[in-house]
Amino acid sequence: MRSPRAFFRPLAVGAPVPNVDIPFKPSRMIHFFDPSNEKMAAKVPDIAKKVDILLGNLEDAVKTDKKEAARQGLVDIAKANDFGDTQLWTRVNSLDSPWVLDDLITLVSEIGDKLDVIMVPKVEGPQDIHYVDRLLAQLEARAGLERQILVHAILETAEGVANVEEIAAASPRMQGISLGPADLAASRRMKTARVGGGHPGYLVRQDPTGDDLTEGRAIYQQDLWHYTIARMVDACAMNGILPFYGPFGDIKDVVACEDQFRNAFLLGCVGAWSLHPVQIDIAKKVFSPSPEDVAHAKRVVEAMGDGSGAVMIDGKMEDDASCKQNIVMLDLAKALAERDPELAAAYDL
Ligand SMILES: CC(C)(COP(=O)(O)OP(=O)(O)OC[C@H]1O[C@@H](n2cnc3c(N)ncnc32)[C@H](O)[C@@H]1OP(=O)(O)O)[C@@H](O)C(=O)NCCC(=O)NCCSC(=O)C[C@H](O)C(=O)O
Ligand SMILES: [Mg+2]
Repeated sequence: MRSPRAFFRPLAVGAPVPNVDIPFKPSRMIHFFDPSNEKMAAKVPDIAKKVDILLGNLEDAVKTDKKEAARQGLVDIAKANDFGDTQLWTRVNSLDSPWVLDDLITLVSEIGDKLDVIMVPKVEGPQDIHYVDRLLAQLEARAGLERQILVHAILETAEGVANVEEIAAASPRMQGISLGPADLAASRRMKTARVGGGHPGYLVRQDPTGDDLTEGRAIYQQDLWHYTIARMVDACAMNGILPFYGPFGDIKDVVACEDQFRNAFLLGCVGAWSLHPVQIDIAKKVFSPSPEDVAHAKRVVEAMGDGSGAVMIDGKMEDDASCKQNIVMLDLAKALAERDPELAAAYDL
């Protein structure tokens, strides 16, 4: 670990100075596209207007013989477009792959001024972040960048989960962490072959009411990802960085996708990945607080004044702690409303 005094020093001469705080920007969906896929790439300028984050994916889901084309495709798209407020991210190949070095060198040199965040897959511990951190500092210095590119880790190995707190604290460059349920399931040897979401076999069953063990017993499906998401959220919150749910692979099951996203939202995540255009609006809906919750939050915060004491609102006790919960809701609503006039009107902010 670096000493507290050295933590915010640039890691290369001439590299940008790290931010002390990670700026919160609307981040309800990280929209994945394959820059080597011409049909998808053609949709990017329009999709950029609808999403908070656009991510050019270079890793899994890009065919091996398209890796270079995907990298170059992202460079071309970034150079040809101004995405305005929409953040531009990339997911580079894993650190043990033959492509990642060229991914980082090319992207930082060619479009470093346009890239907000680099997502690093299969992060196993702080050593992976330290490697990327130093290399990015050198590349930023060489490219003459004035703003630091941030790093986002995917939590998708058992070792990564065991080290999540150290990963979150590894560098001032850390912007956030996403759950990668597919690789994580494989790494843990879980017996689900789904990309995120629940499994009908992971359940608890109501006690029997008589001698018949098979009749009349309700079953309740459980959440396979609860433990990992909760742990990831704590690691992120204690380090001032942002937690995200990752992919939901059953594209046609828009109902279960919404449920999975909402579980993550309620637990503290700020957004999720959208793999297909149909998931963009789901994420937008789920990760924007409802107008009713915002109206309630305003009432509580106004009634609580300086936050001390206790009041009754609609039969419920509100105090300092519940006031803080409502401030979280209100702050998110304000940040989203600044970017989204429809939400600003719905929230009356
Ligand atoms: C999942 C898909 C392969 C589906 O694509 P397709 O079969 O083409 O679907 P549709 O026919 O319904 O598509 C309709 C049109 O929309 C375009 N499209 C599809 N997806 C996107 C997109 N993400 N961005 C932009 N445009 C998109 C299609 O080209 C169609 O266009 P047209 O024919 O002109 O009407 C596909 O959606 C896809 O590949 N999505 C991304 C997958 C991906 O990125 N996977 C990696 C992330 S998940 C992961 O890595 C696991 C994680 O790491 C973990 O471990 O958990
Ligand atoms: Mg993965």
